[in-house]
Amino acid sequence: MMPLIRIGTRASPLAVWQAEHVRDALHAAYPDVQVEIIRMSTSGDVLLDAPLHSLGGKGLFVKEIEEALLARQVDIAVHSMKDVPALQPEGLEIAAIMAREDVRDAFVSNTVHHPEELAPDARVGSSSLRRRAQLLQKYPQVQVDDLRGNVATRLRKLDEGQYSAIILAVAGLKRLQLHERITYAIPVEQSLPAVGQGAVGIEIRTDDIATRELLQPLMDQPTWQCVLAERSMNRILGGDCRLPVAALAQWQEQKLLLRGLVASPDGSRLLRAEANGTDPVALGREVADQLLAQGAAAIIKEIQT
Ligand SMILES: NCc1[nH]cc(CCC(=O)O)c1CC(=O)O
Repeated sequence: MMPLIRIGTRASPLAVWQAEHVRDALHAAYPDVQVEIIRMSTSGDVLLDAPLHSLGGKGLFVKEIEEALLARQVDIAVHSMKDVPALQPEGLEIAAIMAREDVRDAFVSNTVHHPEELAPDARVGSSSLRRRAQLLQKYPQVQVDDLRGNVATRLRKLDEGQYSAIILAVAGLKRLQLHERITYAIPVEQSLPAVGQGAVGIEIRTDDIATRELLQPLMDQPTWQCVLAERSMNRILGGDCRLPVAALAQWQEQKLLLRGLVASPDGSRLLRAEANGTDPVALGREVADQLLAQGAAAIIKEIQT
């Protein structure tokens, strides 16, 4: 007899797509498994007006789902790894990460083809300090304004003419079949993605050995090692998604290349480091140490205070 697996997820269309992706993969691995998707709203979904980085506490988009997991109301929680804080609460862990989607950020506009065509005072919508800093570093003349809401809401605000362009993740647009909205996929050299961007992770209770075992067919080892390297770097920097910290690990032949970045929100200071190796945790530490040696701690402290 296969157990019933209850999946906890945010209720946004992107989150539900991800939960259904996990459900479909479970069905493919275990034709008899029963899966139920339980949608929940999180404080990140409710507090839509405040800029994300100003809201206290990490893990705004995962907290309520983690509480449901700890309370045994659900068996697994499905998250965008980008939204998952560097450390899990006591008793929970990420048990599997699925194969990664396109990691890049997308420039989306109805009026220009490329960021370099933006008029001097053009408004670009993004609430991510990481995206803002990297855009401003190259195009200091533009104005980056806050933009919250789920993917459809952000696109609507663009279409209403509130912004000349907005920046979203390519992964989210592809998953929602909105890839035709991507004006320009920004190369990672120009917009280094968020830690974990494009990867879907599955969280369980640490003591739930049966579910951890059950999830193994969904695990993509190469992605797991990449995200582990990125998260190890981020953990040392004390980073969470509110900080202008970026990281991307990619396999090159038999080695991982990890690139990291810490920026001031206005893009005036932008620190970069990279290293390659085979041990994800050691690599994360190496790149974090390089960034700290360049003064990353001072930039991070300025933002946190
Ligand atoms: N913070 C919201 C969020 N979390 C994950 C994604 C995109 C999908 C992904 O990175 O896996 C998005 C939307 C966006 O940044 O455009």
